[in-house]
Amino acid sequence: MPAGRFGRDTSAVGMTETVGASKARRQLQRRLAALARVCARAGLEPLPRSAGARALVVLHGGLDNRGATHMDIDAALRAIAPGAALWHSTCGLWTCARCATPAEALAVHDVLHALPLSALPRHALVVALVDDGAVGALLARECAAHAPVKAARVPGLALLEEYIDEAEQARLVRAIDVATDAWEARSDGGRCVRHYGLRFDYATARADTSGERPPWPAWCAELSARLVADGIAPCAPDQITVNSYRPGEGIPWHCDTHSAFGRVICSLSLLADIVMRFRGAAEPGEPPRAPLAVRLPRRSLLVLAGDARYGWEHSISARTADFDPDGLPRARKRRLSITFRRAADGVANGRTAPPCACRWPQLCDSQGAGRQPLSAPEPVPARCAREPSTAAPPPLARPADAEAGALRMRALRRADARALTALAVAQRWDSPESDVQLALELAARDPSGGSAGAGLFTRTGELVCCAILLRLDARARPRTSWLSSVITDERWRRRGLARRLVSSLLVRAGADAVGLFGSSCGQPLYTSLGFEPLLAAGLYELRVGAGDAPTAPADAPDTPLHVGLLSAAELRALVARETAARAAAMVAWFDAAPHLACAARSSGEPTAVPLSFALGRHWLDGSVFIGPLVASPELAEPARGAAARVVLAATIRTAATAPRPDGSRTTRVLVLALPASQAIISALGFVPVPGADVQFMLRPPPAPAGAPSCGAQSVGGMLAGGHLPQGELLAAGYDLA
Ligand SMILES: O=C(O)CCC(=O)C(=O)O
Ligand SMILES: [Fe+2]
Repeated sequence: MPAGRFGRDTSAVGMTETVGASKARRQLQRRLAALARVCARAGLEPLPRSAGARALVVLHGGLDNRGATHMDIDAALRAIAPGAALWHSTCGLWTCARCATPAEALAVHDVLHALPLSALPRHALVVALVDDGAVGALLARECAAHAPVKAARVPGLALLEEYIDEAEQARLVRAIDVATDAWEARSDGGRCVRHYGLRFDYATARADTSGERPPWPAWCAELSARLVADGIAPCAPDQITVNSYRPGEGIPWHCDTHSAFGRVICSLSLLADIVMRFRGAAEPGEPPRAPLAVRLPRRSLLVLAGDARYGWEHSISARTADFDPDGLPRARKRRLSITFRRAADGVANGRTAPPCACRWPQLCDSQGAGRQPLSAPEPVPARCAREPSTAAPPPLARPADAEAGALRMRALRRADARALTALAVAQRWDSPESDVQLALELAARDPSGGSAGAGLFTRTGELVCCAILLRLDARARPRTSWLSSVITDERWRRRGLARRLVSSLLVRAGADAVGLFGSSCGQPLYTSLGFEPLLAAGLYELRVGAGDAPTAPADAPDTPLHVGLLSAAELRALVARETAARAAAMVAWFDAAPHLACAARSSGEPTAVPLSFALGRHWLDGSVFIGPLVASPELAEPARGAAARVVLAATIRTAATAPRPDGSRTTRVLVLALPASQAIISALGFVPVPGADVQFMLRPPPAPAGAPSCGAQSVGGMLAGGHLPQGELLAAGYDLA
């Protein structure tokens, strides 16, 4: 099959504009050749655009090995072709899609071809249109070859199918569904949880043995007794967690805390099958082991003991379908699971267990392993950081200088999320709680290793000063980092602590340009460290309730704009067209937190490039923060302002009417407005938040010897000001945009 056919097609869809550099072009050529080989082996001939094909092959190259998942591919495909039948090859390298119409297949091809997924930045997808009949024959062959289900082997794992019958399941589901005790929504995977017996404390991933016990209904007592009578559990469980998952929800990788729970953990699956993934502990410095998938049928009991309990992690990916070993998708349905644990020996009345000496220190909390992701970003009670306090502030005891000398600096870890949040809240920090959690999470996830958080701790372990550096994109030139979450405890100010932390992070940033939003009190410090003020921005707020969200603005543009929500795949496609630094930052930012995204287009076609778009993020204090807000440079005034207003109003409406991830209502919308957008924002009823003015500041990268310095203005233009390839940025994201 001639490679030229791919070549002709790619130029026709304008891929060169996306990929750009010649190195990337060569890489893409190699990927095209690989796709040609895959097609040749599978007996598929790539067809020209005019052939009217409904089927496609997408080469993505070993998803799970490279950090992306089938869900990323599914999301990208389904955003464009919602009804497409998808089939993932068993080798995991490519996916077939059969679309409803040839037009849909062409749209998938044109949007996804040469598009780098955020999780596969160096491996742009390559797509070929192929014959529908040939795909059918291929699938029949592959399914026949992989018919026997391959059981994954995890030592210590047992799966007892049909542990309960249909009638018992129905009774349990009814007892759980009629109970009036509140469900707790989890931010780490989206499911809801309820606890019985001992309370499960997500901050420590342990049982709370000191506090009040939630109830212990009859079904808990009956099932616990049965596990002992059947010889499955050595002692009766005393901590039961019910997890309720809707399609699309999961549980992150974790190993149930070693020191807190006993040596057997069981989980009963109700209502629907699920695929649970297991991976053995990796040696320090090694990448995570490849996961094994185990289907847990409804009414089955999963029993984890030995290696499976202590030396393997498990997770359920947050997606809407699972794939059989033969690659066929099975849509998920609501599933309940009941996890049975027993507090470890010696754990009682607030006492913790003696240290454990297992063979898996990487997964063992008592041997220093970090907190498991189950307890990652923890919601804090809703509060507004700016709400004036009626109580008189307690007098501040200023610690002695000697104590300042004894402060210990160390890298921040996920396990510090609580302490970080507590510091931000106590200092009524400008940026509400979720920002510091998000920054910490993004730093922890950065595969380049260029991001880091640093903290100063007292001898008793109290965090008194913190700062987080995030590398926006290792490939951007100049390479750029963002400094966020610089907070100092009031009692410890004016001792140079922030300077110590920021200076050490700047050393780490090396030759990166570094941007930040500096509050008025922080500006002198940043100026002395080489940052230059570039642009003034103000925080604006609008109080909203479900009934009073703004309707379409009065001066709607002449041509009606179609406003709609952006899917995750569309969002990625959009940000992939942005400058590299911003694209990477925005994808990471919006992937890591619940968000809403609206776009306005001139036609109702979801694939039409938006004329304006706005992204909003839920903050934990009940606010939605909107930013960035971008309008196309192709529009002249007043159409440009109108497009921005339309999309902003739609985003506010969505924020005001749609329930938040925890089911509550948004009470306030915030925008960090750059000068260009202040008129638009005021016209929608926003008012400035007093005292919340910040400067966008930038420290240009140090110039190499003999070379002229790269001006702060030009780097700043790329990062936050002025014109971006996708449009003019009118309101910035607080942290990263
Ligand atoms: O949903 C499940 O089956 C597993 C839940 C789980 O791993 C846990 O609660 O620790
Ligand atoms: Fe678990």
